[in-house]
Amino acid sequence: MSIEIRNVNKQFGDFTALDDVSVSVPTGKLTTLLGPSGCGKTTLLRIIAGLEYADSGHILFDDIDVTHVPVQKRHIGFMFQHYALFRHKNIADNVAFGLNLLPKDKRPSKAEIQKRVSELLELVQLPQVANAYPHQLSGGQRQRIALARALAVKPKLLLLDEPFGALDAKVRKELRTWLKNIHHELGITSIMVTHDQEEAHAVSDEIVIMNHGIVEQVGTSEELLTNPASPFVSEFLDV
Ligand SMILES: Nc1ncnc2c1ncn2[C@@H]1O[C@H](COP(=O)(O)OP(=O)(O)OP(=O)(O)O)[C@@H](O)[C@H]1O
Repeated sequence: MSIEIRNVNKQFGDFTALDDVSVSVPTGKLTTLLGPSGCGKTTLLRIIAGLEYADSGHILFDDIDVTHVPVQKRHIGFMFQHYALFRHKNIADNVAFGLNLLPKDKRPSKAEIQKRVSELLELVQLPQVANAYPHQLSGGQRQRIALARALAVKPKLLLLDEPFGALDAKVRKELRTWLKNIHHELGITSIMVTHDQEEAHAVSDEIVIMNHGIVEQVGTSEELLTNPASPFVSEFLDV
């Protein structure tokens, strides 16, 4: 699914969080929003999700205007740093959460849900933990389960907000390679927020550099590093 962000503006009181932001996110790619703290990355991601609404401008999914469509109807998978696993549910029930929430006519049978959970646990390379509880897993394993949960409802768009933010540097590095591989295998259009440049360069097909609510430049890691479009980009990327 392609995503088009057209002339999006967002104010919080007198503060301009997004100033006429336009970005195209190509189908099947992993696009990263990168920029210093407070530049508007999370606000933009939340507007794409439908968790927040723009003051003006449009969001299009596959050329369909979803600007006013609520989050539940956008068919998005979420992997957010602060959207933790449910502590009192076992791993299988955590992964099945979105499926169990579906309206009756769309919900798979119990057996189908069980099968899907097994497939997802295989995909994230944790087939043995179905009956465990979140506290029995490491931080990195929990984030892999969070991705399985996000993928359960077969989303057409995956949104990741600092997905590895709470992990130590070594695990972060392992998981970014893992994420890149899974993304290539599945080819789901994905948008990730990070302030970690190394992470952005390592996993992204495209990077959107933001600063004070505006988009400074969009390009591949190589394009940005070899041809920074503004003094901000060259200073920010240190090139
Ligand atoms: N609900 C809100 N009410 C008031 N101000 C807000 C609100 N949400 C965000 N802001 C402000 O908008 C600006 C952009 O916030 P946003 O979270 O989008 O930045 P960010 O680039 O994701 O930063 P970080 O990397 O620190 O998370 C910040 O200055 C923030 O304080």
